[in-house]
Amino acid sequence: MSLLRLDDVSKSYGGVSAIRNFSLHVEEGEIVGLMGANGAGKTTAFSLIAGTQPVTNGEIWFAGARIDQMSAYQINRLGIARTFQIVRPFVGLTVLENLVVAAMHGHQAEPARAAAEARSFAILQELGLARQADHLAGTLTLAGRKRLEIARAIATGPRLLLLDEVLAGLTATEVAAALDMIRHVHQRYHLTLIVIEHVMRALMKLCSRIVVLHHGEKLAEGAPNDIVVDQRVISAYFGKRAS
Ligand SMILES: Nc1ncnc2c1ncn2[C@@H]1O[C@H](COP(=O)(O)OP(=O)(O)OP(=O)(O)O)[C@@H](O)[C@H]1O
Repeated sequence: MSLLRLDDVSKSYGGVSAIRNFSLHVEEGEIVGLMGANGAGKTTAFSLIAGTQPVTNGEIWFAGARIDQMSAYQINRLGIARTFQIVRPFVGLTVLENLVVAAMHGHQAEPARAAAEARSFAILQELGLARQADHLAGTLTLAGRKRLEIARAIATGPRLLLLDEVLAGLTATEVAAALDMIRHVHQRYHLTLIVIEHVMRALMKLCSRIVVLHHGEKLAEGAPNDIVVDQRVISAYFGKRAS
């Protein structure tokens, strides 16, 4: 049984059709890349899975439960966490406090503050943020804030983690370090990942499978080496983007 399944999912915002008849299966432990040009519907797909937007049509199943009628809070408790393209930590809290808030919620909610703090600090160590634990989140660099965003999502104890452009705006060195960190947490926390990314080379290195959205529909799906030579993908995606 797939960990996540989208069956014929569609989403309209008023008159705007953002996703049309999108079906997707994700197996436990996979790293799946989701790519497509601006406005293709990638972030909307995450919002539907995480429950921050309701589906217009179709069904979403996670770990055997139908989740498309659930609230974002219920879905997070079941074990799905996401990051946001625009990172939004609590800037007035320390890095550690940001994680403690997350660790007290979610799939593996830890109500006792001391235990939440211990788990949070361990996650900061795994992600290379322990030295900044007492710094205010607002003082971190962009790369640090992106790392904190991932750490906060992990602190909720997810089985499925949705990463929305966590490499955007990073330097080549920072991208390489972030890729190592993502591979590490994938193993360390036994995660299943869906990764939205414009940096094709990064997706190639990270994912076993890539799904391409185009104008809200699935255009192609397959192994990274097949996707980069797929003529439909080349003309629909690379043809329109210089990067
Ligand atoms: N809250 C919203 N209200 C109305 N329209 C929306 C909303 N969110 C997204 N859209 C529209 O839905 C379509 C898909 O947008 P979405 O943000 O999902 O694409 P994307 O592939 O994530 O793009 P990007 O790479 O630019 O983030 C676009 O036409 C967008 O303008």
